Amino acid sequence: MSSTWSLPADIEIPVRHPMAPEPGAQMREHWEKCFGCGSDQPTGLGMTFIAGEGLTVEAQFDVAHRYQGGPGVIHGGILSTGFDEAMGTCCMLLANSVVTAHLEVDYARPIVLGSTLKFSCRIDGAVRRKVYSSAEAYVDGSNAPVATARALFVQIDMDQHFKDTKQFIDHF
Ligand SMILES: CCCCCCCC(=O)SCCNC(=O)CCNC(=O)[C@H](O)C(C)(C)COP(=O)(O)OP(=O)(O)OC[C@H]1O[C@@H](n2cnc3c(N)ncnc32)[C@H](O)[C@@H]1OP(=O)(O)O
Repeated sequence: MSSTWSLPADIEIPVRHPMAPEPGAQMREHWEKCFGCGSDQPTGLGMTFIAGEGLTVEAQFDVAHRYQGGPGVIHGGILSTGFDEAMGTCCMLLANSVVTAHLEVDYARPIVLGSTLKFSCRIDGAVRRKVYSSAEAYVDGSNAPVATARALFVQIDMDQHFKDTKQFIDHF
């Protein structure tokens, strides 16, 4: 796997929010209609998340047959979505609202339908509103990652960011 991704020189390690879930605790969905995590999104991934130590999160979902890309294997965009959701949820350890500004994925191995895909995510640091994250994905029985990812999330003001799409919001 290869990447030209590099972290900025002025990066700082942010502080985990004191109200963040304890290590080992389940983290909540960020929105019930979300394709990645929402419990009110029947076609979604239904991802689940466990807070780790420090600025880390473990996440997973089952690779259902409807996520097929090539014969018998996951669609690459679905894997990318899994990374996006898992790393975005990791940023919730800072108790700020974020959106994805940049996401890159290296796909190392095909992922067979029926697998449970697991993600190990971390916050690498922050600069102003920018939060940098990286992650690896694994399937059961494999110690080597099947894919890796790096992403930049940017903290937003929710009211401002969603001001033109408020009609879709029941509640947050
Ligand atoms: C909540 C947890 C779970 C979430 C999981 C799912 C997350 C998602 O999928 S979100 C949906 C997909 N993402 C989006 O729709 C975002 C669309 N983009 C935007 O709205 C805007 O471009 C946004 C908010 C990212 C940045 O805009 P804005 O608020 O005006 O800030 P802006 O000043 O442009 O950028 C802030 C900083 O980020 C940097 N930045 C912004 N975009 C990028 C980029 N693509 N690459 C590198 N740097 C970037 C800027 O250079 C700036 O850096 P600095 O502080 O050094 O000047």
